[in-house]
Amino acid sequence: MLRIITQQADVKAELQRICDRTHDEQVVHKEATVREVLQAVKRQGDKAVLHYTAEFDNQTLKLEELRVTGSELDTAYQQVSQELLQAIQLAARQIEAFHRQRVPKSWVNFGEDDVVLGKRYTPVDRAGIYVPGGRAAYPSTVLMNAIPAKVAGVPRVVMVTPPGAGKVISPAVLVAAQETGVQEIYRVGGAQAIAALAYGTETIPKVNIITGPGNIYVTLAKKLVYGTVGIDMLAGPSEVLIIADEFANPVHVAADMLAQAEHDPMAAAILLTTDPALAKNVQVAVERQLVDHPRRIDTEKAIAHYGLIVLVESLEAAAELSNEFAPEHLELEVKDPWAILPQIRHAGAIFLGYSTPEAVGDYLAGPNHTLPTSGAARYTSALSVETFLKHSSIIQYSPTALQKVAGAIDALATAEGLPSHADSVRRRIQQDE
Ligand SMILES: NC(=O)c1ccc[n+]([C@@H]2O[C@H](COP(=O)([O-])OP(=O)(O)OC[C@H]3O[C@@H](n4cnc5c(N)ncnc54)[C@H](O)[C@@H]3O)[C@@H](O)[C@H]2O)c1
Ligand SMILES: N[C@H](CO)Cc1c[nH]c[nH+]1
Ligand SMILES: [Zn+2]
Repeated sequence: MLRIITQQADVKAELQRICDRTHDEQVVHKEATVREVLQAVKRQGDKAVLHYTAEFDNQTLKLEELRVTGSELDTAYQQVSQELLQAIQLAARQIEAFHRQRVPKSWVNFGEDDVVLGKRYTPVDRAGIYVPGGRAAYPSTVLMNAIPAKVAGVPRVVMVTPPGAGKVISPAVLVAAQETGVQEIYRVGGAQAIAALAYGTETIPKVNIITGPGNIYVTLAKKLVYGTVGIDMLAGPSEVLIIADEFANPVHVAADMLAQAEHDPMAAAILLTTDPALAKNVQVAVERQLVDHPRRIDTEKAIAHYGLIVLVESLEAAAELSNEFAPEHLELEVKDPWAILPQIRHAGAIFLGYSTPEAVGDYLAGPNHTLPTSGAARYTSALSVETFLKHSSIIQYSPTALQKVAGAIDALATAEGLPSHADSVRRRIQQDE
């Protein structure tokens, strides 16, 4: 049963517990498993990949089955309906249009004394995108990761996704990959997939950056390989926090909470409301909608452990609690969402008004659905074209410009006790005199 608590109770501690669910003591044993997998794949490459795929995904693959073949890719198109293909294409167009807005451009400024300063953007050489596939298939995640990589101009995009029953990968996932130009796909998931992309194996190439969401094992693995390889962010088990007033529809609010809870037993769904009647009605609606839910067991677990309704004194108080939680998704189901928006400081994506269910963002509104979880929205943002770009600073000085700053550099270098720094400038000045 979804709990209702009042703001007087220890709300902050309870919200903190939910927020920290992927980095608290309970995940220590999972982290030990992940470390073991990372070490084994680093040392033994493909052999360890196949071993852990058998252990965690229950699929015994031959080495030659790791990479998805051209004929599987072709067949996938025959296995998806026309309606689904059109939906994938619509989503792809809208996601691409959104991600093409304001792509960072290289620039240089020509200043006084022929000083040139600027930034030059270049894509990573190789990106590895993780597409989850444990409890559900995610063609939408293929689009959300591959399209920004394509817009950034990444020359080689490699995709990994777990093999499902019978070693099969969802045809919709394979179609989405091809619609975005991704052809290099490996049948591997979990920590072993992240390890393969980070260290490289005989079959799977080492990449420069790993992006994409995943469950607790994937998220811990990404955290641990960071440094060996770049990562987008910690995009773990899904979350929604809803701020609702007395005019919100309880059946809709309940459906939106379940839409995140159904992703994972570690997903979180929180409602902050000023209205006691809405709180009670949402609690009842959640119970009703769970009765025939095809993913009832896992969804109930998420609701029981990480679901919560909080009765708050005001919408301002709700905004403050939401800022502390920094949710992946924030829904403002209130009469005037634009009035509260200025108070919101930390959230991965914000959905405004009664007719904007979070699912529109998951699939096709355009903004990215790969978003920071477990409080990471306090310091980072949605996956974007920038994720796949880095910039190099551009600096050019003329002899006159160098002459003018030589004294200042000398003073700073001397203060830092680094004489060769000062010397490298002084020698050029003297040469010019
Ligand atoms: N934050 C975001 O942007 C975002 C977006 C989409 C999905 N998600 C999240 O992605 C996740 C998808 O999870 P999923 O499980 O469906 O797929 P997944 O691909 O992330 O995880 C499946 C893999 O986990 C590994 N695994 C499972 N049990 C294990 C165990 N006991 N020990 C070691 N490894 C194990 C297996 O190797 C398997 O391949 C959900 O948590 C969902 O909420 C997040
Ligand atoms: N809600 C997920 C992000 O947490 C994204 C997703 C994909 N498909 C359905 N939902
Ligand atoms: Zn979702």
